[in-house]
Order: sequence, then structure tokens, then C-alpha cells
Amino acid sequence: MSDHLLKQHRDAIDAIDQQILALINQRAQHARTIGEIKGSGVVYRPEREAQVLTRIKETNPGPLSGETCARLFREIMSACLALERPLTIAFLGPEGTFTQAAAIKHFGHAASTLACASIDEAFRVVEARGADYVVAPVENSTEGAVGRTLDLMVTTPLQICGEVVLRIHHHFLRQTPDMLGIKRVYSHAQSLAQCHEWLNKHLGDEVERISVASNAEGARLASLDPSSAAIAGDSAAEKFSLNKLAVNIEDEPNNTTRFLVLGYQQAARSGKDKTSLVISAPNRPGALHTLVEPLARNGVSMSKFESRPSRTGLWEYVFFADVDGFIDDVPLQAALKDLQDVAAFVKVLGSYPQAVI
Ligand SMILES: C=C(O[C@@H]1C=C(C(=O)O)C=C[C@H]1O)C(=O)O
Repeated sequence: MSDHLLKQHRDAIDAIDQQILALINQRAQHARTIGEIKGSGVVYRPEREAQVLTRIKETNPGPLSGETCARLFREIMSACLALERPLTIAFLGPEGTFTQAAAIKHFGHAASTLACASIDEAFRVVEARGADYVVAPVENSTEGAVGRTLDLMVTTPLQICGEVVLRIHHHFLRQTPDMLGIKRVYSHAQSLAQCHEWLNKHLGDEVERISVASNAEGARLASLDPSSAAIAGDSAAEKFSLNKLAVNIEDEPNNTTRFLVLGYQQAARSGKDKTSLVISAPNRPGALHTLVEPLARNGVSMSKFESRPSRTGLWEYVFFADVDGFIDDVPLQAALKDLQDVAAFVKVLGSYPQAVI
């Protein structure tokens, strides 16, 4: 390899870096001015961020992938937004959970994350304006709905203003670098379930499976005791300096979790939006059909329909529906009007941009 050629390319990179540096700061100046124009109002604009990321992906000339460029711009926007006002995001702690990874994926590293002891607590902190937004898991592709998040959404005054989809990779973690003398394995119940085939194959019956409040808590416990192991993701492995004895041990290779972002904010239309509803009908034959029919009749397509026992005792079940489109779209307005005539309870949980990255 010619040293001369190498130097030429490095000089070019140095010159480009200076241009990038100047341009990023020019961008930040605009964001700061936008912040001044917004005044004391809401600074985070999910629809605008979704549009920026979509444009970057669609116009990216390569060789970097669209996904990679969107991630880079995600961080640039995060830093620009922090110049307007830094955001605090409540999540189900401790540090190192997948929910924290989802919060960072959505808001970037310039946002501060606030670990909470439970999903309830994370909602409560934001409701009391102790943090700006809450990120909460709502469904996993293998394990289904996260009931607690659904229950909280029925009564919270917060609105959904975004969604995050995260690929979940579980690793088998331990203080020592071998599989000898393992007496117990800690993880969240959902993660134990998502890896049960791997566990059945690689661990004997005598190894106890202990479900704990979070994967990160499992990793913490395993870091204190050489006879214990844990199942958790990358960030918990790093945080507690554990060895990865096996990586990506989830039974389902496309294991993903969807999270919702909630705050005191209705997102504006991004052009590629979803609306979430919770509805309920009196418990009589055909009730479910009554709830679905107005959506179908008005040509509103549904991407999710989930039932959940009602906790108020007023109705037997409540139903969570995700539909395509923004709240003031004509077909959706018509469907909602028809629904209000037949449903005992309808609450719009929010209209928000579909996840871009
Ligand atoms: C700059 C703005 O504020 C924030 C930062 C954005 C950015 O860096 O592009 C986009 C949306 C907002 O969350 C804006 O509203 O345009």
C-alpha cells in the first residue's frame, strides 16, 4: 500500500470532517433559533423528526446504508434538540434494560433517561411533569401484549406521540467464562419465556430459572454470584461486565418489541401515521363485531386488535386497536363517529408517526 495514496485519502477525510463540523454547527444554530421561536412551548416535534429521518433514508446515495445514515442523523437531531431544551425520558429501570435502549434509539444519546421502579412509576413521573416523556413496552413478537402498559393507557391523561420498534437479542451471561457449576439463571419472565428452548437444550433440570423485575436486575444478581447466570441484552452485559457465553439465544430469530412514547402532547401529522384507540362494548353476543364493523365500513385498516379484561368492572373486556392514518383523516373521523354510537367507551390514545428506524 502506498503511503502517499493513504495520506491523500486521509487529507481528504480531514477536509471533509471540517466541512461536516461546520455544517452540523450551522444546523444546530438553526435548531437553537427554532427553539427561541417556540419559546416556552413544546420543543420535541415527533412528526418533523420522522420526516427528517424518512427523507434521509429515501435520498441516501450510499455507500452507507439508509439505516446507518438515519441513525447518524438521529444523533445529530438529538444534539440539536438538546440545544433548544434537553429532554428527560422516564423508563422501566434499572439502567441497562431494553426499554432504556428503546428510549435512546428514539430520542438519541443527548436525552437524559430516568430509571423508574415500575411501568406505573414511569407513567406517574411524566403525569406529574417530573419527566417529559415515558417509553413503555407494549408488545413483543413472541410473547404478545404487555398488559400493564395497556391497562395504564386506559386511564392516563398522557397521549401516545411515538412508537419504537427494537430487535431484541438475548445473551447468556455469567461472571465466569464457562458453563460449569451453574445453579440458577435470572431474567425477566418474558425473557425466560423467549429463550426457553435454548435453556431446555443447554441447561439441566437442576438449574433453577428465577424471574426477576428486569433483565438488568438479573444481570446485576449474576454479577454478584459465580454460581448464577443471567439472560439479558448487550447494555446489561456491558454495565455489569459479564461474559457472553452464548449470544442471540432467543428462540424466535425475529424477536422484536414495540414500545410507545407518551407525553402531554398530540403529535402533528407526519404523512405516515398510526392512531391507537381503546374501545369497549356491553358484553352481549356480537359485541366484538359491533366494534370492528365501523372501522371496516369506513375503509380504515387495522394493524392490531388486542383484548384485555376490563379492570374497572364496568365492562368485561376492553379492546386496543391500532389503525392506519391520522386522527383528523376523513375516514377515521367517520369511523370514530359511528363507533361512538355503538361502543360503551371510546378513547383515542393518540395519533403518531410510524417508527422510521
Ligand atoms: C429543530 C426543531 O426542533 C427539534 C429538532 C429537530 C431537528 O434537529 O431536526 C426536529 C424536530 C424537533 O424535535 C424543529 O422543530 O424543527
